Parts: sequence; structure tokens; C-alpha cells
Amino acid sequence: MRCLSHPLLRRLLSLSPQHVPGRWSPSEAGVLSPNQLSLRQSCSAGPGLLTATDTVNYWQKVFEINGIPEARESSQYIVSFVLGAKTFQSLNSKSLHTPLTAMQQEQIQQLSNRRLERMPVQYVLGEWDFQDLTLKMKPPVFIPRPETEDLVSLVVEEESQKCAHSGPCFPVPVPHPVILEVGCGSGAIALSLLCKLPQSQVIAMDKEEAAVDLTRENAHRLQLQERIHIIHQDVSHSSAKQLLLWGPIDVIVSNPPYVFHEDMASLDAEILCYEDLGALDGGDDGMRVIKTILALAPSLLKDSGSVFLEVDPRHPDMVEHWLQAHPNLPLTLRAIHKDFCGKPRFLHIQKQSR
Ligand SMILES: C[S@@+](CC[C@H](N)C(=O)[O-])C[C@H]1O[C@@H](n2cnc3c(N)ncnc32)[C@H](O)[C@@H]1O
Repeated sequence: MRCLSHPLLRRLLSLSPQHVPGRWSPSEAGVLSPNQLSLRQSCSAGPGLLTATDTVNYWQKVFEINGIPEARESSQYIVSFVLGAKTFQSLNSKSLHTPLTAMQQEQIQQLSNRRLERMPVQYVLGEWDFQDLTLKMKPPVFIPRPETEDLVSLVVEEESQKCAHSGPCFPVPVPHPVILEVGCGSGAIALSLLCKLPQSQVIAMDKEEAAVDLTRENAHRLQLQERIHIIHQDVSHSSAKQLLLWGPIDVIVSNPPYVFHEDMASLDAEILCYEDLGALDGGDDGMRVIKTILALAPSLLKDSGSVFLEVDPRHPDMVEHWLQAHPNLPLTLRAIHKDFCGKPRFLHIQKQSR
């Protein structure tokens, strides 16, 4: 299983400002050519014969010299990918010590050149794992982050518990919710939910054509297209009519753009140069899309239906105050959940029952 579980690699795409001095441009950086290092110096399989281990070490050095973050992990992911494996650790001893073919070396060089231009490794490989799924990745569609896997788990837990306590699922407790995802990106959340909740239906919407196209492609690759309705639309107060075509909704889930506008400039170069900034920029208070979702939720949700949101750690208090200032919205903040770094990251908001 390939994942961003390594803390350094997580940092590669962290949404927290990293104090990058300005916008990075490959042309300004004066990239050192790999030829400036002697690859042949470190051949362990004999003169001119390069193994996977030699190649990982070589590209790690090239990345380090050129100031590419997470040099070793980047090099390992690229070499493993070309050898048909997800991680370097999963390569067996034979694969590690067999000399690479000229074609494999050429492919590694091409992919590594993209990494030298600060392209995120997920775009370089063209695929990445989210929960148990391997998803196609294409710039500039947002790359799913590891913390978002916990957002999916919260929805699955809530639906499974609800089902265990209610009659219609008896005697087999299988939840069958209608779920709306606002801002589906590559389809990571929507498709994971369809897998984990095999009786669910998901409406996945995104304002970007590239995102809905990628969600559709990933749904087909995973053969999940029968239970997903993909809508190309900007969420707004007037979205309710179209979204209610599938009936009242049990759960709204979203990892919306939530970065405060003033923090955008200090994101990593990988993000600023390659990802759609509209997927990240939440406006002055990071709450532009969050507020739209909350304003829309009461008219879409069934009684006691839920909204699950991934947010910035400053947002739980802000959302609570915003809900207090909007008593006309029958919504209650039920729970705040922390991410794997201990930061308040996920909100569970519930529609009050009449
Ligand atoms: C942070 S990304 C999340 C993508 C995906 N759900 C994930 O977690 O990997 C936010 C997504 O919301 C979409 N988005 C932003 N504003 C939107 C709006 N007003 N209406 C619909 N989608 C929007 C962006 O295009 C982007 O795909």
C-alpha cells in the first residue's frame, strides 16, 4: 500500500504555510543536471550495471543537490513505480539487485526530471492511493491528503452506528444512505464511501470540469459508476433544486477549499505551481464554501441528517460562532474530531429534527 504515511512526505503537500520564500520557478532555480553527478561511480552490480538501489541513491543525491524536498522518498517512489511496485520496501531482493534495463533507466530519468521541476510525486506517477483505492491523478486536480482518510472513516462510522440502532436495516445492518459530496476533486472521498458503504449512493459535485472528468474516470476504473451521480456545478444557494432530484440527503461531506487567503502565498512550491488554487483558497476567513454548504444543508438534509467537514484548526470556533449568529439555520455542532497530528480538523454538524 502506497501512502503518505511518512511524516516528511506528508509535509511535501502540507496545507499549513511552510514559509517558502515566494513562488518557486524551475527556470530561476538553475537545476543541476543529473549528468553532473557520476552515476557510474556507484554501480554495485559491476561496471556500467545499475541496480534499483544504485539508482535510488543516485537520484536522491540529484534531488538533494537541487533542493528538492523529500529527496529519498521521491527517488524511491519513482524507481519502485518503474519496477511495477508501490513502495521500495515491497521490492524483493532479486528486484533490488538485478541491473535495470536501458528502458527502465530512461523512464526513471524522465519521471525524475519532472520531480526536479517540483512536480508533486503523485502527479509524476499519475496515480496515488487513498484508503484502499488507487486513483488516477492529473494536474491541476487536487491531490487527496492522508488526513482526509479520517473524514471518510467518520462518515462510515456514523452511518454504520445509525443503521445498527434503526429498524429498516434489520436483520442485516447495512446502511444505505444518500450522500452528497461538495468538491469531489479526484473522487477520493466519494469513491471510498461507495466502497465502504456498498448500499450507498453518492452525488459528487465540483465546479471544475477537470475534477468531474477525473472523478468520472476514477469511478469507471474502479467500476463504481452505477452508484455515483457526478455533477459539474458551483455550489450555491440555488443548488438545492437539482441536488434534491435524488431525494432528501442523509449526509453531506466536504473537504472544501479552507486555506485562509492570506496563507496561500506561503504554501509549498509543489502546491503553488501545480495544484488548482481554487481547490485551496477559502477566501479571507477560509469559510467561503463552508458557509454556502451550511446555508444549503437544512433544505437538503433529512431530519437528523449530518454534515461532515474537513476544516482549518481555527475553524471549529469560527463555525460555532457563525451558527450562533444564524439561529434560523436548524443546525447543531455535534462534535469536533482531531486529525492524526492532534489538530481539530473535522466537524460533525447535525440538522435538528422537527
Ligand atoms: C480541497 S479540494 C478537495 C477535493 C477532494 N474532495 C479531496 O479531498 O481530495 C476542494 C474541491 O472543491 C472544489 N470546489 C471549490 N469551490 C467549489 C464550489 N464553489 N462548488 C463546487 N466545488 C468547489 C474544487 O474544485 C476542489 O476540487
